[in-house]
Amino acid sequence: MKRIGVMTSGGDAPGMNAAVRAVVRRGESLGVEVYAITNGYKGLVEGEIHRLTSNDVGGILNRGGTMLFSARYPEFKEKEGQLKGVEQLKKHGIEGVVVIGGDGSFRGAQSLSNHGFPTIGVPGTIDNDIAGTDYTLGFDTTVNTVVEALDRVRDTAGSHGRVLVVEVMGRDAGDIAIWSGLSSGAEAIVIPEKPFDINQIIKDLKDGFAEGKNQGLIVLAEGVMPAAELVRQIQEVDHTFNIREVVLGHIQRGGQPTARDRVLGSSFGARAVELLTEGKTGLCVEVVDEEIVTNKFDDIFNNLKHEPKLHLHELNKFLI
Ligand SMILES: Nc1ncnc2c1ncn2[C@@H]1O[C@H](COP(=O)(O)OP(=O)(O)OP(=O)(O)O)[C@@H](O)[C@H]1O
Ligand SMILES: O=P(O)(O)OC[C@H]1O[C@](O)(CO)[C@@H](O)[C@@H]1O
Ligand SMILES: [Mg+2]
Repeated sequence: MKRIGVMTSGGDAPGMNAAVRAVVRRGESLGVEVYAITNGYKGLVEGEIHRLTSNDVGGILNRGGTMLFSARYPEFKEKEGQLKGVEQLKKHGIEGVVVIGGDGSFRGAQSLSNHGFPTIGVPGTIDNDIAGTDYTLGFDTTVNTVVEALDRVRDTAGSHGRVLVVEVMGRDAGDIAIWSGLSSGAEAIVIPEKPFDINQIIKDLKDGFAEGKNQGLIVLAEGVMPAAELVRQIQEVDHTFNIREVVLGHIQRGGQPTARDRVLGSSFGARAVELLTEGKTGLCVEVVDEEIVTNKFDDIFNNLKHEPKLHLHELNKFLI
């Protein structure tokens, strides 16, 4: 394999640039030319493809976002869009592609693979919602950003005797909420994977105030309901709380990647190129117990299940 493409797709995630840099530099060391496909599958279909050299990826390791830009492009779910993508790749003499993105992006990569075009996936999403891997690229940075925000929120909540409901991202997964909630001593962590009892949350908050706490922090995963709705539900049962909601939003997705995400991005990117040069396709690089492993897209979609760390959610209840 002499020429490969690399793209980022779906929501950007801190560490994607580290992965792109590793694809380019490990590729060069293996004698492979690397081409950027910008703006995800939209750019692929529209032929936004250009050569990337070692120099082009200098100074990006420590930068958030993605230098290749990203897009959501539902048209790629249709066969017509996919075949246009394959056509563009052939036109540019590209023989394999590394797709850095989330589960949706992997569906796109799998479709290219099904059309006979070699693809390898790198799990790049803040949501940590991909089956088979302990962590996705960007999750660690996002959790650290959220924890910093929660520490700030606690300061102001404590100054006013308030309860604050903080909505965090994660789509249908509660991982960001679990990790950031445990790290900041949240009085409650509400996630999609576990039913919650509003009366228990209210009791815990009241007990906390009765024991001398001057604030209550509820970390709510966006996949459950909007923060304003949980505030409404709490007030419906007990209107005595001084309560506010905070939606952290896209601040969670930006910023410099942590060392962990830089290392993960570098390891994932390098391994992805190696796999293409070994003639592999339809696989995703993943990390299990600190080792880089691979899983088939098919298994990620059909056989493996993403397991949120529910024991950490349980643990938090003993610590509040
Ligand atoms: N079933 C599918 N078949 C082909 N392509 C798909 C499919 N689903 C998604 N894609 C492509 O992948 C892109 C990204 O998917 P999606 O918006 O779900 O984000 P993601 O990769 O899961 O990342 P994140 O969840 O972190 O935002 C879509 O805009 C579309 O171009
Ligand atoms: O940036 P957008 O397109 O609004 O998407 C937001 C979604 O993307 C993510 O940030 C990453 O998948 C989710 O946590 C969130 O639900
Ligand atoms: Mg996704």
